[in-house]
Amino acid sequence: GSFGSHCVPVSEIIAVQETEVDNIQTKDEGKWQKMSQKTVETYPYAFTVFYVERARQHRWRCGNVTFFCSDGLLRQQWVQAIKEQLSLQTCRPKHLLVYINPYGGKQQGKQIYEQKVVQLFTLASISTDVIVTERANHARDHLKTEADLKKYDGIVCVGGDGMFSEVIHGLISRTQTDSGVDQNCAHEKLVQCNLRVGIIPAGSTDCICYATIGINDPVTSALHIIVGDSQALDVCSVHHNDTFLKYSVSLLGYGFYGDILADSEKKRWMGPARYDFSGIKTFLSHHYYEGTVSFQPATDILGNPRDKTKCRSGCYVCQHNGQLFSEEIRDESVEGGVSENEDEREWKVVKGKFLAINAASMSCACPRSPKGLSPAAHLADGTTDIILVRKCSRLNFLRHLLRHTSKDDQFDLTFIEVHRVRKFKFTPKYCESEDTDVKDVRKKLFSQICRDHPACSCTSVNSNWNCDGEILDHAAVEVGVHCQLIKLFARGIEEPMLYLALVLPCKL
Ligand SMILES: CCCCCCCCCCCCC/C=C/[C@@H](O)[C@H](COP(=O)(O)O)NC(=O)CCCCC
Ligand SMILES: Nc1ncnc2c1ncn2[C@@H]1O[C@H](COP(=O)(O)OP(=O)(O)O)[C@@H](O)[C@H]1O
Ligand SMILES: [Ca+2]
Repeated sequence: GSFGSHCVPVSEIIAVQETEVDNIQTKDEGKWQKMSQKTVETYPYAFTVFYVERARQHRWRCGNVTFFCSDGLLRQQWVQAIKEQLSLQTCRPKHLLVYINPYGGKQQGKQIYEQKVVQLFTLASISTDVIVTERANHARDHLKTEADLKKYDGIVCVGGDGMFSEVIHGLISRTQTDSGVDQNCAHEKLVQCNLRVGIIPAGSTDCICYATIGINDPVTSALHIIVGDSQALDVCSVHHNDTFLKYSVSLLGYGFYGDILADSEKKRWMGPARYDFSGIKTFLSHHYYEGTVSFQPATDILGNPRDKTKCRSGCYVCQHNGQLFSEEIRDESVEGGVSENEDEREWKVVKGKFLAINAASMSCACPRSPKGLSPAAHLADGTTDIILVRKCSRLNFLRHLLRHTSKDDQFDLTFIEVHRVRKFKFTPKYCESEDTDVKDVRKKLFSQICRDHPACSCTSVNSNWNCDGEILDHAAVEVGVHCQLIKLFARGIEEPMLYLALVLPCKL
């Protein structure tokens, strides 16, 4: 057989198992062969170590290496020693609650989980309670009221951003209810959730998985869960007149992305391709929306949306700003605290006609745009990046969109503004009235605007918000970032390993 050296940190060992030597095949000069009878007789005791192997583009695979011993006791000692080391890895989950969305993406959630994840969890001795959802909001409601969360070391969702959204809504609501915090109060500090959430990607965009791990690959995600990774994540809360609407961790988009979503929901049968179809249609319709965006720029922190450096595993900017944020909260709760009160900070106001208003709380990298909507956004710095796309020609808007897929800076255009903020508000020009149903208001406003512009063919004066792929039914919103409210089984995107080969001059 072939021999080689393997160096694997204990934190990346998945499991160790005793192995039957008779069944082992070794690779020799590229061909798989049974071990020779002589080797089997000399080394009859073997054990296999399964470990994380890094492949291209942030992909992880389960590699294995088998060791042979001549002595049964020696093998037992090795296996025992490795198992002991593994039991010291206390961050690893032992029991998980799994929700599968059989309906998202290409409707392959169940198959993906069964064919790619189950055997890895079994190998790593992780036990699971699995729930295949039967309707939208099944997972959210189960987590909110029923699930016995004390039993679990984490939650796993198999699906897209919408499924992840359901899970965190259930988890955050449950945590606030248990601590007596009212989610309807926009200014209340929310209580952090302890259970980590893992995402097995099986949706249409899978941006939350892609932007926190570096790829949307079920095996890679399963391995990050097994080794017990942890990545804090900011969560935006969205309110409308002191009523809680939703949480968002990736994109809150009004105008372009809101319209794509509303159109694409009618074409779910197309699977993930619905976004391309609705994308082209929305691009061609070229609607703009009028309103006012007000925001509090985050000026006291490290980082800027135009930075060349990005949020990566162990990000210093997130650590620094996260620390700053928790100190400010502490100061404000002390009477006569030193820091200026949040609401006294300066608000900026931008009024205009917008093709899109996007708030990206993370880069929003996904297979369609590997650098994302805001390439320098941070996962856990307590801010969101507001990107304002003012009314411009179709050609200019296309230039902006195309730059999401190239090296060019999508913000370096005259009709684009980008701001890093902690809070923002949007007020549409044509206001929604409170006591009427939203649809009535739309009808009323439609007739009003069409009286003003008889030639216009618009379907509505207001767009809707795309909140991590779910539609919000109000245009006027108030948004605040909750720094590091939840944790994922992820570690942020890893920098490529840098190997320095030092060639020293030597005399033999
Ligand atoms: C002409 C070339 C244009 C290329 C432009 C590409 C720009 C793409 C940026 C995509 C940002 C996506 C932000 C992610 C949002 C998701 O949370 C959401 C829901 O995901 P899921 O539940 O997994 O389906 N996805 C979307 O809203 C789809 C946006 C579609 C963009 C074409
Ligand atoms: N069993 C189910 N039947 C129908 N809808 C479901 C079910 N389980 C979850 N959902 C909903 O499916 C929608 C899409 O799920 P998601 O995971 O985001 O997939 P996609 O990426 O394709 O949009 C979400 O709104 C979610 O709430
Ligand atoms: Ca952020």
